[in-house]
Amino acid sequence: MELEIRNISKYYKDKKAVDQVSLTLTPGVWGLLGANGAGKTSLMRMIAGIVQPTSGEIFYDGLPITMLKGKYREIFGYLPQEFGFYPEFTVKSYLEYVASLKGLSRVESKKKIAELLERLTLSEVKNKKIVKLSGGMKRRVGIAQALLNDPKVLILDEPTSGLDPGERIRFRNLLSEFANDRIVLISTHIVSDVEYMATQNAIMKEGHIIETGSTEELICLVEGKVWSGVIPAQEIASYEKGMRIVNLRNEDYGMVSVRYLADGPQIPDSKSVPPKLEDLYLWLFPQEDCMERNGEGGEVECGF
Ligand SMILES: Nc1ncnc2c1ncn2[C@@H]1O[C@H](COP(=O)(O)OP(=O)(O)OP(=O)(O)O)[C@@H](O)[C@H]1O
Repeated sequence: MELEIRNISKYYKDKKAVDQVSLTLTPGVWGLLGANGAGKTSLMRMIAGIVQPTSGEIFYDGLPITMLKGKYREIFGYLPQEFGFYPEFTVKSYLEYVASLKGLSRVESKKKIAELLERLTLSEVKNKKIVKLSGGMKRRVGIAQALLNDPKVLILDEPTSGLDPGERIRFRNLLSEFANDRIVLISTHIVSDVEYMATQNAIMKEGHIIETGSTEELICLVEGKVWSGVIPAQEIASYEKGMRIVNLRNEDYGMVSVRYLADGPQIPDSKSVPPKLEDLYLWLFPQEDCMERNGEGGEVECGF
């Protein structure tokens, strides 16, 4: 199974949102990273067949998706950034409605909805109106509707936004299991999600794919450029010029532990540390403010 994006571009009047992108997606989880306005949503909407490319074509197993029409919808699941629903829908009635749109029989629909309510821990709120749910729960309903037809290709635009840490972990596990023999493309503004989930990544900048590869391959690009050192808190400003700070953590006695990016050590006695995907992201997008302060292992929300 293969989804080939061949040289596609999308212009909105004279704005180039996606510029001659080529990418071949194979089974597994693909992370799509990029700054605000990089063109991720436009690319995903073209792959989902919702908007037409200005030029270029997308092929599913060698056939243009425009030729597959309804058949493509059967193999496809899509969670948009904002998913729409009628305010009167309860969780269950909404899933039943989407299941009927996707052509599931009554028996299939009942079985699948029960399974997804359970897996996405929505059983308790199945009779509640979606409009009354928290942001995280609404997101889970969105994920459930995208999975209803057991799609071969699943496109999720920022699926983890609004999920709390526990929900995020459950979602990652669900997806890793699901992606076994399917293509899953995820855009997220939480770099650590992609780092854990994605088998491959594509990094997008100003309408172009600038890097692709596994997380291990990509982080090699910043090998030897990530450092850790400890300085007095009041000296941070004097070091900021020669390096890009990834993370600051307060230590005892007014000291601060600094994780930073630089071609060589800037702080005396710095240690070279293994790179992570968020380091590469900061390296490629130095204007993004991804800095995580106070504490290790927290989420780094990059606003992209
Ligand atoms: N319908 C539209 N009309 C005009 N310009 C658009 C339209 N949709 C997107 N754009 C522009 O195209 C560019 C790419 O937008 P897109 O939403 O695809 O990026 P993105 O990477 O998904 O960003 P974000 O993470 O902020 O959603 C942006 O400059 C955006 O302003």
